[in-house]
Amino acid sequence: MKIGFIGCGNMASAMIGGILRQGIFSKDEIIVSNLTDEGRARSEKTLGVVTTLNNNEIVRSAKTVVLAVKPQFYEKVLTEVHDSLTTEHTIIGIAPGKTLAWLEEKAGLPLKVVRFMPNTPAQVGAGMTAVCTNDRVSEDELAEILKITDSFGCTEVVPERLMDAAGAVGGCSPAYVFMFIEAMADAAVSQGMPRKQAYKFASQTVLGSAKMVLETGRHPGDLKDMVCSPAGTTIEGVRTLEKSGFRSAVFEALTAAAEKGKKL
Ligand SMILES: NC(=O)C1=CN([C@@H]2O[C@H](COP(=O)(O)OP(=O)(O)OC[C@H]3O[C@@H](n4cnc5c(N)ncnc54)[C@H](OP(=O)(O)O)[C@@H]3O)[C@@H](O)[C@H]2O)C=CC1
Ligand SMILES: O=C(O)[C@@H]1CCC=N1
Repeated sequence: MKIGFIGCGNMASAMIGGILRQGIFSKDEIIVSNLTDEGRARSEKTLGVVTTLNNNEIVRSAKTVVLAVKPQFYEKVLTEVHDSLTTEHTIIGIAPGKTLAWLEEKAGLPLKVVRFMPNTPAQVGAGMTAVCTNDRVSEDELAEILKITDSFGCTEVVPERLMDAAGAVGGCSPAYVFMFIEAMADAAVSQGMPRKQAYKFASQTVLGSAKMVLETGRHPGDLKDMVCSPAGTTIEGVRTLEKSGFRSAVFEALTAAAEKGKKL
């Protein structure tokens, strides 16, 4: 086995989809665990990887282990697998708030520790993942780890102090963008557009706008001004959004998410 996932739900499945699509590891090189028989059956059916309900089997089978359970179960899982861990293992935490120092302390061994902050667009190979490591991870080992995150989208190596910010602007923000898309589509529907068509317009417009930021290198405000014709329609919407505190609402939402990550 090349990699094991303790927990195989939304996030692990999205990452594994990218790993398999890019051929980083084959299905028989990936082992995952679930808590329930139903979850295990789902993992087997949807991913075709090796599955188990035994977390120690994950650690005994793979030297790279991703902790893909919810944060509140991290301590229980690390306690459960403590005796199977060795200093040859690399553990990868993907939960907000579970720091490198905390992970090493709970693992109880001086081993290689990595943190990912991925997001669900990894499922379609368009993820944005923040990565940080403890100082036991060599440059060559980091290069191998980045092949994993690059397989499901873009990666940025950041200092650990930015992981809560990355959690907000990367990990959490797909939810906020989905809310934006939903609201855009509702407005189009209110103007008479069929809902399915409204979702297509809203989703492609968000995708295209994001591509313009990423590929033109122009400031988002400059790109916004390009759309706002004098005395036109767009600027009326800008006025309404500013009046409704749109930017402040987004700012406060991401700040709340980042601050919650610091408390987990
Ligand atoms: N969802 C997201 O967008 C992101 C999530 N994350 C982080 O990823 C982690 C997982 O989140 P997510 O995938 O959304 O959660 P899910 O609830 O979708 O998946 C959790 C998985 O953990 C399994 N599980 C629970 N307890 C155990 C256990 N004791 N042993 C083995 N497996 C267990 C569950 O099994 P079963 O299937 O049987 O119930 C399930 O497969 C969290 O720490 C989250 O903070 C990080 C970035 C983004
Ligand atoms: O909501 C959460 O806690 C997880 C981490 C980032 C996205 N989802």
